[in-house]
Amino acid sequence: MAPSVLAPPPPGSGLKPVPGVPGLPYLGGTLAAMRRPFELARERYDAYGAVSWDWLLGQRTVTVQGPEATEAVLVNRDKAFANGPAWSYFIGPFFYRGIMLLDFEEHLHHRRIMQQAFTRDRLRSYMDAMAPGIAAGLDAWEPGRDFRFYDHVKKLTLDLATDVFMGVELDRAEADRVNGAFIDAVRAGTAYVRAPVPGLRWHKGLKARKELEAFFYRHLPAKRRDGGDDLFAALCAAETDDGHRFTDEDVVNHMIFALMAAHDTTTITLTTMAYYLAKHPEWQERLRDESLALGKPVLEFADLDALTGVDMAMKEALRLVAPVPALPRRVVKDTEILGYHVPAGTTVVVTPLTNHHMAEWWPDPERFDPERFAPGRREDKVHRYAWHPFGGGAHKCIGLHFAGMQVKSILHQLLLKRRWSVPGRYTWPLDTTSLPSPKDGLPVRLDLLENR
Ligand code: HEM
Repeated sequence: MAPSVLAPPPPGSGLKPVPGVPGLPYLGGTLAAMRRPFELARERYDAYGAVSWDWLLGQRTVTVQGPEATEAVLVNRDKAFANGPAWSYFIGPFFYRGIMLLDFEEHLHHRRIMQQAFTRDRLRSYMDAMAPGIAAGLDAWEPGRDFRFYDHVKKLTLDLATDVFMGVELDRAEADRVNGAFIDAVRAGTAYVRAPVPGLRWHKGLKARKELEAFFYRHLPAKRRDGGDDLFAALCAAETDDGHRFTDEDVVNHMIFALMAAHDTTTITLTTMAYYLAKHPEWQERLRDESLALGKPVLEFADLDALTGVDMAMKEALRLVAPVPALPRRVVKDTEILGYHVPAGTTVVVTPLTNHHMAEWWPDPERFDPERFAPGRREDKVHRYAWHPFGGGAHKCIGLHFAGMQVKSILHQLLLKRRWSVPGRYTWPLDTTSLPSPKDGLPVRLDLLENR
């Protein structure tokens, strides 16, 4: 198909038009982007460079590639790129007024308050609170030959969320109901039929949102009154130095959003680590030795920096499979990216998943090589935005330290309790049509660890 430009730049502006191959209206490159994102990204970059356009999910979409273009969009100096209208298209009805969907002044206002729920002291108490749940969850992992790692870790992180995020005593039936509603709300974002047809995903998502709201509103008065070590209590209590606090409605919206933001992302990170540590048993042993050397069954806040191998392996997993594969933005006023004219109304997408595989910035990018993050090498330092699994700029993940804490706490206990492996020729079938996950649930052989 012939190349075409997105829009002619204003005369005399000196800007270039964004090139691309739009493909079929509405659909464009959507299917290819979902099914073979890495190959497509490479082809586009080779043909058009860092900034190109096509139709994606019914919208004229500019995809930016590489650290320079990524930085321009995420840093957003000109305030030309908005989150709300872009993300709302996918998850708006279910994650209504979550902080990631707010913009500019209003976003900053909420972010300042929310920051109070992620201070060092708060993080320390979340970490202490999650340790017993991790131990109980992992002890229930039965050794066997067809242990679906992804499915089990997803359940574990969801159960932990009930403890550490909500801090509400629930019987099993109620916990399952809340978790089920939450799963429906998340799934709805990837519905093909984007209308409330009873029985289909979108409809279930709307119903789930109502249930989650009712749940949090029911528990809110007690949280405000009694406080606690959980995120729910922290959001209720959060207050800036100049006295700004969240309303009840804000707390409920932010809780529902934070659950979503934390759950799949941490699950994917742990699953990717498990996959590569099974493929590279020498690394699994190295991390196990590190955990054994610590001499503690449970990781404590002060130990976080001690597990340097786990830290490098986590960074490498986040590089190889960025849990949030694409970050959409809506252009709210005419702007430019690296000298290309991008008119208001365009959708722009930053692509952590594929950027992290660009050979221009990452030597031997498909290789699992945690040492690339070792002090002597630090390949991520080649550019501030070469490695950006947590995004950047005003919306940079507020939970990134929380995520590190949770992933390391789980992995430390897991390394001490279990060993896992996959057959030498196994390659996981990674599904990239939504958030990345293994189509087969990552079947591993799970063994109890003999005492050493
Ligand atoms: C490895 C795990 C995680 C990854 C890879 C990740 C990734 C991201 C990314 C890429 C963004 C930016 C989205 C954008 O710019 O459009 C983001 C935002 C956010 N994340 Fe995370 N996240 C993780 C874990 C968590 C956890 C554990 C929490 C909560 C405890 C959390 C809470 C949030 C929130 C509230 C935002 C919105 C921030 C804002 O808009 O100001 N995330 N995350």
